[in-house]
Amino acid sequence: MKVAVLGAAGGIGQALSLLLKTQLPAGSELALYDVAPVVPGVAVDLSHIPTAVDVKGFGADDLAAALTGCDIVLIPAGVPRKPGMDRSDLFNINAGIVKNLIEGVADNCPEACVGIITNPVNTTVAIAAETLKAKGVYNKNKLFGVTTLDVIRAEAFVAELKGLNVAETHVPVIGGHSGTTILPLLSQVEGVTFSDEEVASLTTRIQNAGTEVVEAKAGGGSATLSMGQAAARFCLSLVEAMQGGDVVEYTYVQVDGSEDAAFFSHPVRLGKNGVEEILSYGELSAFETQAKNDMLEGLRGDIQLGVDFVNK
Ligand SMILES: NC(=O)c1ccc[n+]([C@@H]2O[C@H](COP(=O)([O-])OP(=O)(O)OC[C@H]3O[C@@H](n4cnc5c(N)ncnc54)[C@H](O)[C@@H]3O)[C@@H](O)[C@H]2O)c1
Ligand SMILES: O=C(O)C[C@H](O)C(=O)O
Repeated sequence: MKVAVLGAAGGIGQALSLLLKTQLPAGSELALYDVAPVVPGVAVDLSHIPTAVDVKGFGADDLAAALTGCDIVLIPAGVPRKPGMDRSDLFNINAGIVKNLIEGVADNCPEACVGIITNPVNTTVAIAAETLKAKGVYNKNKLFGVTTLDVIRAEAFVAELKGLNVAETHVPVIGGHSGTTILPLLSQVEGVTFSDEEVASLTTRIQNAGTEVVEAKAGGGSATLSMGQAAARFCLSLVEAMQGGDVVEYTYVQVDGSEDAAFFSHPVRLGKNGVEEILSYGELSAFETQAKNDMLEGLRGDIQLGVDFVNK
């Protein structure tokens, strides 16, 4: 198994690479790519951890070498938010970064599963899809927007509020990855009930959790450590599925024939070739139905922005 992290010298990239160095199966290769000159040092640093995962660093001119032979590519390259910004404010810089890196994927490892972390995810996943289509190598089953952070946050906040064992707390989160497009399905959390006030305040907290971190970091960036954990969970689930395991994760994928949007986070059964089956997100409460209907137009607009960026 070869996994590449593009943007590996950044806040997410370093946390994620550490977790993968210690948790990927023995015999795996980890390729760390970044335009920042520190990236070979990050790889040397990690290589001193005694696990059977081979780590190599790749600088700005070595994207092809980093990607050749990859099974999974994770992309946290790009700029993060500062207080007062929306994720959509990152579009101008990050859209081009994602497009360039995905062209590298198309040229060097078109069969790889790709997890997009770079914001605005609602849009950058569409950019990746259109870029792969333009290169003639798009496989909708192998492109994922990583929305696992919304899931782990929802699990943490619900368990904290209700005094639950967080290891056994599961909270579905569907939709996209910004503001009201993030839709936790609290009505489906097993073994617990919420008052209307709790549903409203928890939903808002989960939707604004990224901003909570951005403000707490006071100009020093956005979530990196929790995102590293979330991306590692997603990657390790994908690895398990590619090795024959039965794994379901919530992730932002292309959903054909959906009345929601062209890309939408669903529960997805992962398999050897990426998406094995997109599962239904089930029955929604009246509150969730209203919240979904209210956010669809915005999400569709975010997706169209990505489509237009590549096909302009
Ligand atoms: N999907 C999510 O849930 C989620 C969560 C947190 C952050 N993010 C997003 O992830 C991105 C990265 O966040 P961060 O905190 O790690 O930022 P960061 O600034 O700490 O790191 C970004 C890294 O990307 C590198 N980079 C820039 N352009 C590149 C290119 N063309 N090729 C390779 N590397 C390049 C930079 O050199 C830097 O090392 C941001 O867009 C942020 O909004 C997404
Ligand atoms: O909020 C951000 O800008 C980063 C990320 O999308 C998050 O949810 O933490």
